[in-house]
Amino acid sequence: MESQLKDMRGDGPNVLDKDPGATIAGGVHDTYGEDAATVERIVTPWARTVASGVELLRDPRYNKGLGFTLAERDHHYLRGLLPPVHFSQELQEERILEDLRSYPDQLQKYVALMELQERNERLFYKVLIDHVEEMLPFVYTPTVGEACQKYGLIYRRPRGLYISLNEKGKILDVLRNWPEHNVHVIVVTDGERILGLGDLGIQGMGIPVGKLALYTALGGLRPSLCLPVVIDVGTNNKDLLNDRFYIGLKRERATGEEYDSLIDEFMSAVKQEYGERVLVQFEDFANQNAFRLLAKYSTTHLVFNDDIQGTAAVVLGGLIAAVNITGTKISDQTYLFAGAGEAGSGIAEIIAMHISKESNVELEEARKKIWMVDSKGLLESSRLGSLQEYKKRYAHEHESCPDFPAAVKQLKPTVLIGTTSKKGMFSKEILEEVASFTERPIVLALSNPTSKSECTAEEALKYTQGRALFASGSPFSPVEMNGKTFTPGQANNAYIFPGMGLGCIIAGAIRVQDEMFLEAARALAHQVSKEDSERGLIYPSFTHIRKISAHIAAAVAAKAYELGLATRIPRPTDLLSYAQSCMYSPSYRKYR
Ligand SMILES: NC(=O)C1=CN([C@@H]2O[C@H](COP(=O)(O)OP(=O)(O)OC[C@H]3O[C@@H](n4cnc5c(N)ncnc54)[C@H](OP(=O)(O)O)[C@@H]3O)[C@@H](O)[C@H]2O)C=CC1
Ligand SMILES: CC(=O)C(=O)O
Ligand SMILES: [Mg+2]
Repeated sequence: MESQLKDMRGDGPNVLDKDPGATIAGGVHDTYGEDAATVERIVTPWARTVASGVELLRDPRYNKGLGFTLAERDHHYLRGLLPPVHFSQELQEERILEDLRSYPDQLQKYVALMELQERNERLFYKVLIDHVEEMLPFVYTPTVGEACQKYGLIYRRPRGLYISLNEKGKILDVLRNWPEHNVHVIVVTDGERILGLGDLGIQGMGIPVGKLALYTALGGLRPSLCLPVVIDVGTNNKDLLNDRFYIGLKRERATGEEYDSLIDEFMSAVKQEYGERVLVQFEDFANQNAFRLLAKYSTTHLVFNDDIQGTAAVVLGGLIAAVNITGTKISDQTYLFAGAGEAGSGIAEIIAMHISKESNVELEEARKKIWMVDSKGLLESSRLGSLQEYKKRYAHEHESCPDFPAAVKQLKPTVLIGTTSKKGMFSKEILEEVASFTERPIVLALSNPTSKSECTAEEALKYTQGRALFASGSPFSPVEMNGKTFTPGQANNAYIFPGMGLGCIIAGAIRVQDEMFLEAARALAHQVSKEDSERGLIYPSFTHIRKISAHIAAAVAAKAYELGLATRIPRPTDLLSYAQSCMYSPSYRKYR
């Protein structure tokens, strides 16, 4: 028992290591697939060796750099390969921070952090975990957006798996080239809608890499359990096609059967190689594929779409916290969305689900509180014939209305939600208008990166005389207003997906259902403290993200058990402590 607890604390091998993985008859563990191999079935030969000397210094999982003690240097043939001093991990961390802070440019910080991840994984995660608020903008939005745009140029070492059309028919073998065989979470993109920056083809790889770093730092999943994947089906981005440093396939995007069959092969291979309980997070697909793929695989795989569902949960969590501040109800608000794509539709639907449960009304009825504008104007019934399926539910009876400013005038919303990737969409006039008929307008400018935000924090506060409850997808610096400092919140799915992933894993969930996102949203809202509310904040600080993720994980896992989707039996009695005990610690391990 003690040793089990020790393992769970992270002093020994992590409990998630003990996942049975693939088993063959009789329950024999066949983690690497060799026993199940037949003459026909190809396996990758691999060997686990004890690293020492230079090899140890070059292995980011085990390297401690100057953190190797003198005894460790003796035992592992490192004498003379390092300068003579020994630094504690804390001193190494301070050195890294000082170095990072000296770079004037955000992209330089990104590159330096990625290099640290390649060199000394534990130190990288220690820096990220201990300084999450400061580091998040570099490993994640907005800097990751710039990194993706320049990925070909800043490319140093490959990270994650690149699966292109060239790998058609061989994807299972490609998965077996990956050095880890115990994979629990995959974040996959095809690079077609990278943040609000459009089609970046294979360079979208920065997103799965960044999101999975957050799975570890924010959600406590061990790095080796995480696999970033980019599916390269070409790109329609002319600049990239003409760029001699572009690292992907130089062809137009595959569509139709060619596209679908590659994705299908990937999804089958993933299940075959890692089993039923590997979580696949779809990220930054363009909406014509995102909705389809989610519908197609959600009944056969453990999948979710972060842009549709993760974003929905983070917004609902913020809205619950916002109405707690205003003393109103979610169902009291009138919602107007600028943008009716993946993020917009996902958010609208979870709000409607919440209202339906809260007010005990039919979903149809609940949807009527929500109005959406797309690039062609207000969704309303005269457009039903030409709308995509996911928009039809919000095409209510109303006269036609050409654009967002006109819709604001006609509908008098109390909540504005922006998912257009269009800077300036929440203009001075619109913010003033909303502030004229609502005491505390809720303004969520969700588009990423910062350059695409519908408005800035300063604009939202200035044009509403400091009354707006504001949050944005990418972070904004604090704003001074009437002698007070307001630190804007970040409405980003990074609050949700790490806890969602951890919750699925600790429960051994086999499917993700919308109710799990509803629970995640409520758990997030619960983490907003009284002090946060008093300061007009609708999200808790990212500084507490590991605690937040543990609460989300426990809520998600509890729902998975309730829905009969959990396979880890018996159910841990205290899911919260169990979630916390499973979290990866970046502290160095002592070597013999
Ligand atoms: N903060 C967060 O956690 C998240 C933020 N996002 C951000 O949200 C943004 C959108 O993502 P996503 O929903 O996936 O993208 P989509 O492409 O699916 O949706 C964009 C929507 O904006 C609409 N639109 C474009 N121009 C206008 C306009 N002038 N007026 C009104 N509507 C307009 C589009 O209309 P039409 O349908 O007619 O083309 C479409 O409905 C991105 O910037 C992304 O980074 C996404 C996920 C999470
Ligand atoms: C945050 C995120 O997932 C996006 O902007 O796409
Ligand atoms: Mg995304």
